[in-house]
Amino acid sequence: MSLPVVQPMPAPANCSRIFSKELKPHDTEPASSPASVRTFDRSSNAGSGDGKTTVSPNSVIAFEDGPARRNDAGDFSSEEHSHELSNLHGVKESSDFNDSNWAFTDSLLSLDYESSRDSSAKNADFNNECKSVCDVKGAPIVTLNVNNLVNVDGDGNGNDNEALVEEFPVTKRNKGLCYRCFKGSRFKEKEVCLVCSAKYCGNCVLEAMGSMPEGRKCVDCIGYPIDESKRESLGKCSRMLRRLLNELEIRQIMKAERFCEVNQLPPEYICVNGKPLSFEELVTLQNCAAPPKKLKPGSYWYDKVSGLWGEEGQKPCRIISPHLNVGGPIKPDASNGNTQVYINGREITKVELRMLQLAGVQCAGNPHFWVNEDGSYQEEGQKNTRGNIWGKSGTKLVSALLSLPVPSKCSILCGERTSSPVSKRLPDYLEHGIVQRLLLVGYGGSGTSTIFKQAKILYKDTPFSKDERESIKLTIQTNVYSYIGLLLEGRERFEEESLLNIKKSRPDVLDSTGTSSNNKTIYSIGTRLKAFSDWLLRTMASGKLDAIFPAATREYAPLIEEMWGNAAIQATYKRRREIEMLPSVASYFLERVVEILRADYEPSDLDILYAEGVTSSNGLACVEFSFPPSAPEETVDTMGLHDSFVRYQLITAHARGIGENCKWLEMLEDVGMVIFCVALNDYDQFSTEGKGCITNKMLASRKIFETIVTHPTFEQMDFLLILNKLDQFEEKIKQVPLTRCEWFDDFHPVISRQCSSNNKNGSSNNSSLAQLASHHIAVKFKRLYSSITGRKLYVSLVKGLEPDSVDAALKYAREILKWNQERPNFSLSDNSMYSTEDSSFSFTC
Ligand SMILES: Nc1nc2c(ncn2[C@@H]2O[C@H](COP(=O)(O)OP(=O)(O)OP(=O)(O)O)[C@@H](O)[C@H]2O)c(=O)[nH]1
Ligand SMILES: [Ca+2]
Repeated sequence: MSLPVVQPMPAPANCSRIFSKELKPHDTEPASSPASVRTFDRSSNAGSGDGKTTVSPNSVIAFEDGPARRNDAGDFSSEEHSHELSNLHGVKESSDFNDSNWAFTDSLLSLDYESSRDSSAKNADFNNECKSVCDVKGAPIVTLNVNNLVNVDGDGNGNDNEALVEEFPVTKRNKGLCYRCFKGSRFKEKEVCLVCSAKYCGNCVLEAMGSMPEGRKCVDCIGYPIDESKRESLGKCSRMLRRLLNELEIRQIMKAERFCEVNQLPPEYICVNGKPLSFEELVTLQNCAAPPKKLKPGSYWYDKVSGLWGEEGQKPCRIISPHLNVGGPIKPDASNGNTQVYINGREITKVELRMLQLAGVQCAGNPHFWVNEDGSYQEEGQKNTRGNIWGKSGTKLVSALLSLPVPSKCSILCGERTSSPVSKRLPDYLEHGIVQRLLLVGYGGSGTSTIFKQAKILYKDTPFSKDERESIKLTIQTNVYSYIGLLLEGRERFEEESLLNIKKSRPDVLDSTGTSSNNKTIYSIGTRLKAFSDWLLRTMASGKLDAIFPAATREYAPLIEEMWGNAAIQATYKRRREIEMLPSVASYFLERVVEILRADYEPSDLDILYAEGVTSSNGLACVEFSFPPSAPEETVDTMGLHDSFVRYQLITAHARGIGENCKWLEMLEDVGMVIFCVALNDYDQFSTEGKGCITNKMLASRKIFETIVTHPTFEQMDFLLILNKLDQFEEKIKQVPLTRCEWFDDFHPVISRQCSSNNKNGSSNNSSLAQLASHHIAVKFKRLYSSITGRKLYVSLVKGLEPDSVDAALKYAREILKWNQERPNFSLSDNSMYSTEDSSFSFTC
């Protein structure tokens, strides 16, 4: 283990940075660096991605370097060079540095930086001045012009030193090469400097970025403000770093990245009502009970009376805490409205006017309203409150669907009336107070409606209103008639088949197995039932079933009762699996057909759950709920206590329109997560889509998944994939190989043979096959998702008809949302279940 060591890379204070890139054999003396502590064990090939990293006891970043050494001229001997290249990418530049320690002097660096007032200019100057590496005497000695390298998209104005430019031509950079070793390609994973956007490959990143005392910045960018376009990625660790560093290190780096002073949003970057904020104002804004979400530099308007908040010239996007002492007074044209209707002195936008009208607010005569934080409003100059915008039950939903903000408990109740910053930060999801929206979509028949209904039954005291129940009852009764129709159709077919069989096999012999002299089989029915059957089938064929039923329900009820008791119908029912169109839920209802078709029938929650076509099939449906407080033993942390505060909106939309028309998708830009539902047992199912071409349903599902994942509205959103109908899948996989779907033709469950030899028990063998197969499907979707987005797909296996299973999946969704918001504040190791790759999904069944 006596290998030479490269060290140290001290973090510079302010602008003064002293680089010591000298290679020293086994230097163990503590460096002056305040930065975090690491030893990279190069012999374990840390750079290639699977190396282990350890935390060393002293404040030194040490690279164990292998036998390669520079000669005094600062160059490798040819022999060593080749060795070096094969072992240690990225160290080569060190050979270009002068052997002696080299340093930036304070004066050299701070010259232009300090005198420049504009901060972007600061950056540019910094890039120009600070990065041309000079020796102490001021003469350029290094051939690496970092400035030029980092300025890929910038002005390229870094030609302080022509020689340097030549060395690293633009073309190379444009090819997506690593900025340090000039290897790799655009497609190779790279880590990006938060300040200058320089990109480094896995072999170079740790050397280029050193100990990262301010997060992911090149060593010479430390001390400089980040590129604001990268603010969202602060504290979000990349896969590359996760591979290179251990969790403790990642935790420290990400924490530093998010909280170190220089990375904080400069207050003057936020303009509210035309006035740049002061530091105190920004603190007030960020620490109020309901602050604006993911605040980015920009100009905003803020209506202090109602708490409405939006980007300048745009409709409101949020309701934040009212009465905050930030920014200037609101301007009439703040949101660029042209409706001649005013709220608190701001001319509102068209979409807001529409919302007001839907909320029943009289808007004739260009009124000027005064709207309070609780939604109560009056006309300007009048004393009486005219009503409350949020008073009507549907207003919030309308608002949500129009992508307008709705008030949260937080924004109303905890509204800060003073300007004093709240000292304690609430967790993000509470801060933002407003409901968390979950969009639930999936291919037809994947079980989205079932999950939606389960959510209602699980979390609502009265899942369905009286009116809803009444209309659901009619739906169920109509459904039952259509099941009967399908059954009768099947009966006809079975009758014909058996008659044909009889004719073929024993043309003139009658026997006792159900045939008789007058062409009767066990599937034959009497004339009365036959007439009814013919009529029902005709009605169904003409598509008028909905129109006639359920009005005719009562009239036909006695006939149905007779029919259900008929032996031919029962014989048909026994062969129901052969009637393809008949859904499996049909038996749940058919076996209670008499009860269900009674006038006084009242559907139970379970009936409603099983019923098809209950949620509106052409629009959006929405349920708002909060998770009930968990049992005491589950509330390990205080977060559990807050859970019952947080409101969730599960919005479901029919997937039918997704392919052709994504308009409504755009309305859902502020959902927090997309839950995509796939029926596992679709793998051998086919549907005739559009022009009669036959598609595998799993592939059709995948297509819609891709459409949604790539839709701009959902670019940054997390996705939870629900692999539904696990119960049916477990049964089917015993009979039908997964390879029936071409996407899974690489599924070769070799292990299942081991399983079967290990446990002779047939059922456990099957469940493990189902597990392997569902895992395979999950991984396929994960790979697809990460190839599109570069991010991780969360997966949950679900049995939609089982409440506990759906409950677990929705709680998983909640955890993901929470985790994303709290990620920077909590240790990664505490949440390591989220950080694994393919293997991370919950079995919620
Ligand atoms: N066995 C089983 N059946 C399920 C499960 N989830 C849903 N179903 C049934 O599958 C059928 C389709 O479910 P829906 O919830 O209507 O699916 P959907 O995605 O709304 O389908 P469309 O209305 O056609 O778009 C219904 O009959 C459900 O009862 C499940 O986990 N297991
Ligand atoms: Ca449905």
